[in-house]
This record gives sequence, structure tokens and C-alpha cells, in this order.
Amino acid sequence: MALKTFVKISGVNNLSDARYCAGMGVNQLGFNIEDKHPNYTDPQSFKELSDWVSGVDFVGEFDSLSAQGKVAEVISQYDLYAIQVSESSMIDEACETGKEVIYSASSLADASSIASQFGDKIAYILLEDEQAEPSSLEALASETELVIASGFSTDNLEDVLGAIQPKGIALKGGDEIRPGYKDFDQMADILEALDADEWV
Ligand SMILES: O=C(O)c1ccccc1NCC(=O)[C@H](O)[C@H](O)COP(=O)(O)O
Repeated sequence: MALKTFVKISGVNNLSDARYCAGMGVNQLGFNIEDKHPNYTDPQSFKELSDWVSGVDFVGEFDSLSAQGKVAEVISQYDLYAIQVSESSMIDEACETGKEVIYSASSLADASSIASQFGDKIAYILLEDEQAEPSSLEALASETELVIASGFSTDNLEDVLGAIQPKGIALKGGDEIRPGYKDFDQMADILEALDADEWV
């Protein structure tokens, strides 16, 4: 199945959801790899899950500074395609691993600042900012690789993608369903709405 845009999903913590997402044509699956995080995926669980899923790239996620100074050591236990950080002070360390680096921003201001400082080093900026105006997102997307994690639903997805022209969208899965997405079915509804065969 082909999706109409690039899709990254975080927090998938069981095999059936991971296989469903891969089968739907999701591009990247993210796992939190900070050992104190409530949604932590340990190396053994990651291996068991990733061995059974194909056609998707795996992202190791750091939501805090807890792994600063030991990013290379932590990721050596995982077979990852990319690393996601949400602290600007970890970008250089993450880039030194040679993996693709994603920056997760929680405000438009932060995303714009990272785009101007690190735009050429990172694969994309993932932005979750419910307050951001579509025109501002469109401007940012025109100058950097932007993946939006808010501001869309099954009802407006096609219009939002057309107006902002982002690289793609990000969704939360598993136990981490984001506000407004109460269960897995709602994430699945977005994926089904992105089925390229259904778009005219
Ligand atoms: O990481 C993702 O793939 C993702 C998917 C969908 C929505 C948000 C996503 N990441 C960003 C976040 O999880 C939060 O913005 C981040 O943890 C910061 O949260 P807070 O400190 O509460 O602002």
C-alpha cells in the first residue's frame, strides 16, 4: 500500500501494531530508547519486534537530555536508521554517530531557530505546535524539511497537506496516542485517509 505522504509513527510498542503500520506503508517507526522513559523499548524487545517487521525504517527517540554524552553507546545496542532528539544540545552528538538525525520541536519558534542553525545537518524537523498558523508552517516548510505532528485530522488532511506542503506527517501510536487521538483506530483512520489509491 502506498501512502500519499511520508509518515513517521512514534511509540509503537507491540508487534501487531508495528506490522500493521509497515503494511500500511508507513516510512518510519520510532521507539523511545531512554531507559527511564515510561514508553522505553529495551534492546531485546526492539530486536524481537524489528526482526518481524520489514519495509520500514527504525528511529531511536530521545525525549530528554538523559542520554546526553552517551548517544553512541545507547544506539550501539539498536539497529537504527535514524535518531530523534528534542534537545538542540544533542544534535551535534547525534550527527557524529553517522545516522540520520531528526529534531522534534514543540514550538514554531524552536523549529525556525533549529532550521537556521542546523538545517543542513538534520534530515527533518518534526513539529508539534497546535498554535502555529498554517501560513507560518507553509513558510517554514518551503525552507526546510518539515514533518507536521499537529493541525490535521481525517477531515482536513488533504487540504492541510496541499496548503503547507510538508515533507510528511507524524503520528503517535501505542500507549502514546496524542491528545485528540484517543485510540489506535484514530491513527488507523489517518493512515487510511492517506491511502494514495483513495485520492482523486
Ligand atoms: O515523535 C513523534 O513522532 C511525534 C508524533 C506525533 C506527535 C508528536 C510527536 N513528537 C513530539 C512529542 O512527542 C512532544 O512534542 C515532545 O515529547 C515534547 O512534549 P512536551 O515537552 O510535553 O512539549
